[in-house]
Amino acid sequence: MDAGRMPPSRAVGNSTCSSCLDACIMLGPVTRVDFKMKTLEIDGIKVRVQIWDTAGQERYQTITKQYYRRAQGIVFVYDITDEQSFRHIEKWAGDVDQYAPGKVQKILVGNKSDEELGRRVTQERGSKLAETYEMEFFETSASTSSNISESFTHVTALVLQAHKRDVDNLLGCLDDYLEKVALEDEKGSQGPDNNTRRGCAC
Ligand SMILES: Nc1nc2c(ncn2[C@@H]2O[C@H](COP(=O)(O)OP(=O)(O)OP(=O)(O)O)[C@@H](O)[C@H]2O)c(=O)[nH]1
Repeated sequence: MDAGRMPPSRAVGNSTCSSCLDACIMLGPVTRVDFKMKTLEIDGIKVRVQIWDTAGQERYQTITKQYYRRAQGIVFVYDITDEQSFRHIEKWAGDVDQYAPGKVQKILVGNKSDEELGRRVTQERGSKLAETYEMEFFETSASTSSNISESFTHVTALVLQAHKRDVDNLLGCLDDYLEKVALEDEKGSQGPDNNTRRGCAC
């Protein structure tokens, strides 16, 4: 990543296509958003994930923001050999707070962990920043594949958990509602105005 460029963020969402494929979506003449689909296995469940690799450059920010709105998970990526890319994470995180859905799941990734000699950002600083924004922190290397699968699996698991909580809440509400209706029915069938309420059976 060139100095002065902002780090990319990866937006993760569920998909409906079963195959893994690589594609490159052209958005107008000046910007590109890489798009990949991946199938991950989490707790024995196969999850198909869409990964939108948005451009890191500041000039593409307007486009990037549009992707936040539909994201279920976001991976903030900086380059451990590039101080500026690390500093820009705060700006990206602020944008996400503003534009992404409230329950979007986020992780922070310091990439190029294979480049120890060129390191400019310590693990401690990465970890501290992640803590500030209540994110999990990973150091990865796209070159050696270190922690790549772990970090994506983690953010996907967080998305699944968040959705499971929603479903559980809905089921809880439905249970409460059915219980209430059953109680009212029971009361109704015992009360004096039973016939009025339910109509005459003869
Ligand atoms: N050593 C090392 N090089 C890497 C790693 N990941 C990416 N690179 C190199 O860094 C350069 C930039 O990689 P890109 O994937 O284009 O970076 P990017 O930040 O996604 O670029 P934009 O999306 O255009 O902002 C390329 O030369 C990659 O080969 C890594 O983990 N280790």
